[in-house]
Amino acid sequence: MTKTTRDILDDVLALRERVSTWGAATFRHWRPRIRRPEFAAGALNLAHYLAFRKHDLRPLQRALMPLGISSLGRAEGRVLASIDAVACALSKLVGRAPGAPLRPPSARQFYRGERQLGLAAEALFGPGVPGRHGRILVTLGSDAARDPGLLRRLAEGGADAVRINCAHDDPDRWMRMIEHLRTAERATGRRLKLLMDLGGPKVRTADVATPSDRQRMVAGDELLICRAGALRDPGYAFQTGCTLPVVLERIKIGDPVAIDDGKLRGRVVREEAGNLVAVIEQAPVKGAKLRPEKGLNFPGVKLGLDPLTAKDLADLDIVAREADMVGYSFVETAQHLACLQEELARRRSDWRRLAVVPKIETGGAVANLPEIIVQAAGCQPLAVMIARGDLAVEIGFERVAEMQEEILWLCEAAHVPVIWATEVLDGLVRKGTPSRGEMTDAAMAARAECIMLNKGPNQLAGVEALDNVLRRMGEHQAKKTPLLRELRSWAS
Ligand SMILES: Nc1ncnc2c1ncn2[C@@H]1O[C@H](COP(=O)(O)OP(=O)(O)OP(=O)(O)O)[C@@H](O)[C@H]1O
Ligand SMILES: CC(=O)C(=O)O
Repeated sequence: MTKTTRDILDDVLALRERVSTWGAATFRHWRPRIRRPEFAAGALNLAHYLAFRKHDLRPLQRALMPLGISSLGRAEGRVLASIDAVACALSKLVGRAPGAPLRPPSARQFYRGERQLGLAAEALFGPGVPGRHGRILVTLGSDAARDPGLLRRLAEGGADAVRINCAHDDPDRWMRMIEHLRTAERATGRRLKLLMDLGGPKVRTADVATPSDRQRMVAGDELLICRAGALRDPGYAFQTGCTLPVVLERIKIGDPVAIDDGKLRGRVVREEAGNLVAVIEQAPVKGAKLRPEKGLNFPGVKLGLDPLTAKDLADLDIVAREADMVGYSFVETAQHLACLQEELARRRSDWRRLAVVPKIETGGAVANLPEIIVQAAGCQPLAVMIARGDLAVEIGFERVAEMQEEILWLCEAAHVPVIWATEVLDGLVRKGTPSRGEMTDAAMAARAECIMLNKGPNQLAGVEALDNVLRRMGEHQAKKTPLLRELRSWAS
């Protein structure tokens, strides 16, 4: 039966009631953790958004569209204001007074979340460059410690911020990178924000052993995973140490294993003298090299690791002193975030001024994202990183596109900036030529406030291409909203 406009109005009013009541209850629960007044509106809107998305809204959306009224598809940053605007327009259509507490929102109220998100992005990543909305964050490789001019070239090419991944290199090199960063800032007159990423409890390959005549592993190969530095079993051609050997006690026969961002995938088939034997089930057609320092994931397995390793705690002494933003790898819960905050507080009385960047790279972190956001932004400036490298391995490559959308929506609701990370223009940065698909991915990345490039010999080309794509896409898209500038592509 087709609904009348009055029925649709009643549905919208019922939705408003649910969103406002449930949202208020969630917000009350969060309130004690919200110590930054500037996050209060974002937290309340996030609470409303969670209530808003508890139901299938598709029938209501389809009913609204033919009436020429917003179908609520871009309500992320302003949930109640969007519903109120729709309810007021419907009331006018049916000739009914909207009734308290309904008021059509002013343009200022309607766009308040958007303004707050813009201010948060500026505080985190700097003012940006004219004509481009998204910021560019570049991961520094070891060459940035050796080559004093590299940072200047990256800054001149359009980089807004840089990332030091504390999982690699060492404090001496990081300090040289930072020295070069400051020199580049003086030379260009631009302040470049610094993100330092704690390695976190990421399990990695340590030393590896491969046969002298074959480095690549293929499906069917067996891999011995043992304690770091314990490669000596002559019975296995392929062997790797494991940087966090405690996992060897926690993995069970049958558990999945993925190596080097999922290039090799297999399953643990037996245990031998405290070590694990895995069989590779999926590998690239030509195989994949077994290399040290690569990720060793056990997707979906609860490893129960401490959220901050001894190395993280040592690195944090430098990170808390030098960085503008602290990246937190493999964070999974609000409690993990609170642990990091305690450690920061031990090192700096003004730690709340430091920004924190939880890296969302496991299913657990996705599930707990609202609580992680509240714990983090309740105390300090926050950006959320969609760390697609590990996220894809942990939740499955097929779910990444959907999940990055959901993370973007949730963060927009909280007025929190997002960093779109990993494999952005990967072919261009590593090999010098982009694929068509990665250019489209870079264009999609324009919906995040900041886009990260990984290490590679052609980073400058990556920065320049990204700068170009982001400028173009900024004319067509703002977050979820298509922007209809005049089209110039066709002869008419
Ligand atoms: N100093 C290094 N030595 C060896 N491998 C490195 C080093 N630095 C980076 N890598 C590898 O280069 C690739 C890109 O590194 P980058 O820090 O940009 O990305 P990442 O995905 O955050 O790295 P990781 O997952 O290893 O922390 C990764 O595969 C990383 O393991
Ligand atoms: C950036 C990162 O750590 C990842 O994508 O996994």
